[in-house]
Amino acid sequence: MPPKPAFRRVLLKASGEALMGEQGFGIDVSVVDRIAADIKQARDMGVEVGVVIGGGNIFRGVAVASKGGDRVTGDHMGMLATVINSLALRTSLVKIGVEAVVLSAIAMPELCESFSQRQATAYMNQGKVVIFAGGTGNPFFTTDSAAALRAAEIGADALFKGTQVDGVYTADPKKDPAAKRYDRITHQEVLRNGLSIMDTAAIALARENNIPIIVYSIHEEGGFGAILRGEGRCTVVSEA
Ligand SMILES: Nc1ncnc2c1ncn2[C@@H]1O[C@H](COP(=O)(O)OP(=O)(O)O)[C@@H](O)[C@H]1O
Ligand SMILES: O=c1ccn([C@@H]2O[C@H](COP(=O)(O)OP(=O)(O)O)[C@@H](O)[C@H]2O)c(=O)[nH]1
Repeated sequence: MPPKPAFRRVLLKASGEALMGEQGFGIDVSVVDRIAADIKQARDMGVEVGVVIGGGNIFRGVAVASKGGDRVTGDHMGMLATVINSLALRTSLVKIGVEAVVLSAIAMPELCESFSQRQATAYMNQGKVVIFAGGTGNPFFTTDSAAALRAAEIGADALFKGTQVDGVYTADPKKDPAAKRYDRITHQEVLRNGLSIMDTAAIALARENNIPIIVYSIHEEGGFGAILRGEGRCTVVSEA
């Protein structure tokens, strides 16, 4: 018998930027297929999975604001980008036989269902992968905050941040090659030391709700499943 995973229900925050692969923009379907395969592995282990995807491969609101444009409209465009990515992930999951639904924070009934906590929980109890699209539905937020929010709403045991780097470092490892990776760190230390692996609102929300954050590289094939088995490379952010 394979070892029983330590988690019953998790929320995966998948980097939007990662979805573009080597292309520099948009969606590389082979990357989405690989992330879907990683999620299938988790489902095959009996772990219930909710997913929030970013939109940075397509659009970020700050890009508009930095050029003097309207931030709120820019953020609306960013949230729409997350819907595009969510639909792509659903397609990849369904293709490999994983039941998946998209619930959007912004109503667009022709494309997908609208989010409600009740419906999300019902689908998760049925074993479906629930993809939360549209971020929080509000401008001035990020999909990291959406991930912390949805993790709290669905009662997730952990928030997995699948990102460009394999953990939390003493400084941004892309800028400081001497930065050292933590195996474990507390939410409070991440906030106090200004370690910008996630926005502070997301970390604070996870901390208040006692949700551990597990930071790992989304580029590592099978990395999600490996961590669920207690084997993979990551940083665990938790109070205990
Ligand atoms: N202390 C740190 N430890 C790890 N990564 C950090 C740190 N500070 C900044 N970063 C940067 O944060 C990035 C991940 O955050 P973000 O840009 O929000 O990615 P995502 O596309 O997953 O949303 C990493 O690629 C890394 O370069
Ligand atoms: O609750 C939210 C979530 C996202 N966004 C917008 O959507 C963009 C894409 O999300 P994010 O930058 O978090 O994606 P990622 O970094 O994961 O690719 C953001 O820049 C914001 O403009 C927003 O306005 N509210």
